[in-house]
Amino acid sequence: MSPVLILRLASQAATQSPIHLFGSISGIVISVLFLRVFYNVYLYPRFRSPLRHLPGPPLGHPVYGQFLNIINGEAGIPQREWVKQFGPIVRVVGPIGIERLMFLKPEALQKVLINDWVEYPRPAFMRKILSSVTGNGLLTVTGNEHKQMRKAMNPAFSLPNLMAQSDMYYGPIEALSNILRTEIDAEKEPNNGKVLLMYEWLGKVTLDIICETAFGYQSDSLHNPRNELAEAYERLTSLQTGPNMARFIAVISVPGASKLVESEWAYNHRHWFEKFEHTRHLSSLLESMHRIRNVSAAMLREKMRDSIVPISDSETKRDIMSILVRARKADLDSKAGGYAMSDEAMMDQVLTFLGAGHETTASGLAWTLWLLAKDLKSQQKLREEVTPLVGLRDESLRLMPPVPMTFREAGKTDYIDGVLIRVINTWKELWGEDAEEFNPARWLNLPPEYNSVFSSLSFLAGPHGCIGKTMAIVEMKAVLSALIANFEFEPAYAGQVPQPTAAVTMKPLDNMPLRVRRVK
Ligand code: HEM
Repeated sequence: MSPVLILRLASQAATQSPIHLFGSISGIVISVLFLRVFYNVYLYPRFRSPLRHLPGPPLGHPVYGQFLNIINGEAGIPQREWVKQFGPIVRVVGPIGIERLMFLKPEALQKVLINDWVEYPRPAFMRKILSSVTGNGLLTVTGNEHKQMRKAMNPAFSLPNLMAQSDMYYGPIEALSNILRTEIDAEKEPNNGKVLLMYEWLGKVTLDIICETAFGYQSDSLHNPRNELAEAYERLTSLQTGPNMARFIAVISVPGASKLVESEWAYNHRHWFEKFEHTRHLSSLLESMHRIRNVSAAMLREKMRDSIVPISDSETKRDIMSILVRARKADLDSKAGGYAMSDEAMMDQVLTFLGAGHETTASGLAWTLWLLAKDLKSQQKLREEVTPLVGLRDESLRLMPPVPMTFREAGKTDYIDGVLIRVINTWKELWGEDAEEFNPARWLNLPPEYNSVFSSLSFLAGPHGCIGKTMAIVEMKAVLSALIANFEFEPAYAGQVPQPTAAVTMKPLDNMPLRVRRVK
C-alpha cells in the first residue's frame, strides 16, 4: 500500500462513524507496520544498507536470509565455506534483514574483544538465551557490573587455588575408570571391548568434578543414574538443536517474554506450552531449570551456613563457592564500601558455573576421544609419552572448539560484528592447507602467522574470555590421561561420522558411541 493511499484513507476516516473510524485507523496502523517491516526485511538490506556492497553469500530467503542454512548446518561450517569463498570480511544477512559481518583479522579481534570490549557486548538475544539457563551471572552482565563481578571472582580462579583443588578430580576419574572396566569385563568377549556412549559418561564425570571443585558438593552422578542434577542437565542439553534454538530465539524476541520464561508463573503453567509445536520444548526447559535451581539453592544455602560458623573447617574449604562466600563476608565485614555480590548474584554464579563449566568440558573431551579414535597412531603416542598431551589438547580444542561461535553487537556506529571461533581456529590463511585436519604435531612447529591470543579462540580472549580456562585445561588433562592410559578407543562402526549440535555448544548429537577396550 502506497503512502498516498494511506493519506487518502486518513482523510476519509475523519468523516466516518466511530466504528468505521476505528476500522480505518486500524487499517492505517497495520499498513504502516507492514511497510516498516517490508522496508527493514526486504528493501533495506538490498538497496539501502551501507554494507550492501561487501562480499558475502546471496541474501537468501526473503524473510529468513541465510538463517536456515546456518541453523540447519554443522556449527560454524557454512561460515567457514563463505570465508573461503569471500575472504576475511564477509557480510551475511540473517532473519528479518539482520546483517552480520564476520571478521577474522587479529586487528579486528583486538578491537572487539579487548580494546573496545565494553562497546561490543554479547547481543541482547544471546544474553537472553544464556540468562534463561545461567541467570544474571558473568555470562550475561555487561559493562561496569561485569568489571566488578569479574574482579571479585578472578582470585577464586587463580592458578594456586586451582592447583590446590587438583586432588578433587581423582575420585570421579577413578570412579569412571572402574565403571568402564566393569562394563567391558561383563561382555562375553571382553577382548573385543564394548561400544559405550562416551559423551554420556564424560557428562557425568565432568558434572561430578564441577560440583566438587566449584561447590564442594558430591553429586556422584556416575554411580547414581537418577541423580536429579544429571538428569536435568541431560534433558536440557538434549534440547540443544538448531530448530529448537530458532524457536527459542523467536519466543524470547517478543518483548517481556524472556522475563516471563524465567518466572515462577511460567513454571507453574508449563503444561500450556506443551499444546503448541513451537513452544513444546519450553516446558522441558522450565522443568529442567526448576530442578537445577532447587539443587543450586540447596548448595548455596550450605555455603552461606558455613560462612556464619565462627571457626571451623569451612576456613579451609577450597571449592570456588567457599572462596567467594568468604571473600564476600570479608568485604561486608570491612565496611570499606567495596563491591559485595548480592544473594541473587551468588545464586546466579552457581548456575553459571554449572551451565558453563560442565557441558563444555564434556564436549571437549568427547571430541578429543573421537579424534584419537580415528588416529590410533597419535593415541598410542599419547599413551607412551606425557609431553605431547599439551599439544594434543590444544589441537583438539582448535579443531572442535566446544563453544563454536559467539557474537558481539556494535554499541556505537561501527562495522565490526561476529566472532566465529571455529572459523578462525581452522582458517587456512593462518593454519595452512591442512587447517581442517587433526594434526597434534603442528603445535611443535607453529606457523609464522600464529598469534598466541587470536589464532585459536576456543576460550575467546579479553575481559569476557573464559574465566574457567585453566580449570578446564587442568581437568581435561587429568581425565584424558587417566582414560588413555587405561583404555583404547576406536570408532563404534565403519563409516561413523558424528555430528555436533548447531546450537550453543558442540555436544555430539549421537552422544559419541565409541568402542572401548582395556589396554593390554
Ligand atoms: C573446554 C571447556 C571450556 C570451553 C571451551 C569454554 C569456552 C568459553 C568461551 C568461548 C567463552 C566466551 C563466550 C562468549 O563470549 O560468548 C567462555 C566464557 C565463560 N566461561 Fe568457559 N569454557 C570452558 C569451561 C569453563 C569452565 C570449567 C568454567 C567455570 C567453572 C567456565 C566458565 C565461564 C564463564 C563464567 C564465562 C563468562 C566469562 C565472562 O564473560 O566474564 N568455562 N567460555
